[in-house]
Amino acid sequence: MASQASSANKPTKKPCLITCTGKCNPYRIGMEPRPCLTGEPAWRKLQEYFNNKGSKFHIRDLFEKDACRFGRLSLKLTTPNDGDILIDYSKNRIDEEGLKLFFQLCKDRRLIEARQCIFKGAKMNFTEGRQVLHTALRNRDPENNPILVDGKDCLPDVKAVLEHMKEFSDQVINEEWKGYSGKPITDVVNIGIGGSDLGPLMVTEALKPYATKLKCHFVSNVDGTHIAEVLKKVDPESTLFIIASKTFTTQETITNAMTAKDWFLEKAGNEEAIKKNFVALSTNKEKVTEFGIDEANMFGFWDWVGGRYSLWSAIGLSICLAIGFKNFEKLLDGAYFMDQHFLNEPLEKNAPVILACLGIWYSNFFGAETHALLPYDQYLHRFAAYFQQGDMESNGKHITKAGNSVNYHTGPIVWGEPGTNGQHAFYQLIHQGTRLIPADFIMPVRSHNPIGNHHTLLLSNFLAQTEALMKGKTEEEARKELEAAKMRPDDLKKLLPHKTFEGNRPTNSILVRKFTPFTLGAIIAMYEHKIFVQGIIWDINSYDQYGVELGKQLAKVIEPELSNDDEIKTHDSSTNGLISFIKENKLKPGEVEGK
Ligand SMILES: O=P(O)(O)OC[C@H]1O[C@H](O)[C@H](O)[C@@H](O)[C@@H]1O
Repeated sequence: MASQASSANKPTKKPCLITCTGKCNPYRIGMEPRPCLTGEPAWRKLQEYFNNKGSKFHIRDLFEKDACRFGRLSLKLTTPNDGDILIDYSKNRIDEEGLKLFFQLCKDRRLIEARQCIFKGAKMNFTEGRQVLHTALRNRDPENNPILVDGKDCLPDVKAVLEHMKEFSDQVINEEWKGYSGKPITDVVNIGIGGSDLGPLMVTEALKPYATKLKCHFVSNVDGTHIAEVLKKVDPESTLFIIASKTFTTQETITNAMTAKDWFLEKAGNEEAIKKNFVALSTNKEKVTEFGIDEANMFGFWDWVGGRYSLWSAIGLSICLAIGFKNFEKLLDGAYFMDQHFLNEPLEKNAPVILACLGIWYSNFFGAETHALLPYDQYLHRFAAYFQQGDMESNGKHITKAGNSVNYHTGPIVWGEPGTNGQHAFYQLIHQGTRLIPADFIMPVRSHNPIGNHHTLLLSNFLAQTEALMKGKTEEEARKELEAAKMRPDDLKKLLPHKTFEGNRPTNSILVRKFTPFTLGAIIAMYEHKIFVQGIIWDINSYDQYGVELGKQLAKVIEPELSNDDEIKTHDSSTNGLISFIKENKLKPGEVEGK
């Protein structure tokens, strides 16, 4: 096994390949327009390799031919205190020849330079003219690694916000921070959506074993039901509302925040009380103060933090409150550990690079449409939902950096549920359906709840599934089983095709000793970098999200149309018809609804 010991505290210093001032032109440093991806010599070689070899592989045969396959196609990353992280990518339809072609492709796409650039502050988000510096938020070696934003090191500002988060979360947890009536805080309600919700929600769920005594609630949906149900559970005197919004203009969040404020003021009486029970996480000071939140209670961040990469920023305040600041710092340490791994390890031993290449292998050569994330850990039940935004909002693009339409597929559909629930729901299709669904199985060796033999059962299921998906069951094996069960030959003949499994379903197995703040931070960062690598190869901007805009714009037009009595004829006949139906059926003024 390719084992390598990296230390979060002592990153390997490698000479910087490029000098980057933070004003890099993405077209020039590591990002200049490449020939179209499918015209790259390495891509053509990959296509040839696919036609002649790759498409014909059965993973079972690859293992039969090579007893050391696992040893060579797996990585062990040794963390300072939290055990090893194992990434087993041997159960894939590829051999070292194919991987080598991929590493050449990465080099040709100037990934090595691009990875330096992003860490140093190049404006990788070139459509918005922004740097992409979520890695700066977890830089644990700030003295030696200044990162320039507009010519100024941004790390002291990052540190100042972290100190504010520490001070505040300590005070709330230690009951020194009181609500407006003098009662300590018992409940925290995070109001945000997208990146201002999914990350904190996923992490607070994943790290529940580290929970403080504060109860954390999350409100995201503009459906009034979401906030109504949360408000039923909390008391205004002892509830802290966190309004989390990078822009502080997101309709859903501001609507929910206004509802929370009205509900709160009904009990609290005066606006002064807001100072004690509302804080804001945002880049928009003006809007925060306009809303009525004291500037002193605002935790800032910057436009160089993308929403879906923001859990490491002030947006992580709910995480600090939920698990304590020390544990939040460990989450950052874990991410930093993975950052150093990604930045310094050669492509051949680089977990995010390898996972990215494998994803492209299946998306672009085998035509896989989706990628499943299957955590065998109940605490990680929001992991796939989190990376749905992380991956699909980042790489759901079809225009290259030079402004052309791609002639290949980009980001896959990401989905998943925790094991073993998925096994009893959708695994049938993965095993015997017509589609190829590459999957990552994510598993802790140790459980936070070692009750009876639960965890051994969970582990055996994880192992059995990845083995079964890979091996399948040949006709001969199925026949033997049916014969042993004394099935009549006629019945056997009929049943045999149904009992045969082709196998050859690719999986990665990602194991940690235990899900701690550190290992979770490392795994999240690993997927973030995987997304970056794929964006570089596909030649797209992984850091804007213009696609989200159109629906928002149209909703603004439709909202007033729903509130008047006019017949609406301005849309297509379907939208007009739907609006008419809603108007006919909505509650009329003065009408009272029964249950
Ligand atoms: O944090 P906010 O500014 O409220 O934005 C919340 C979300 O809004 C949009 O949906 C964006 O596409 C997301 O990337 C963002 O996370």
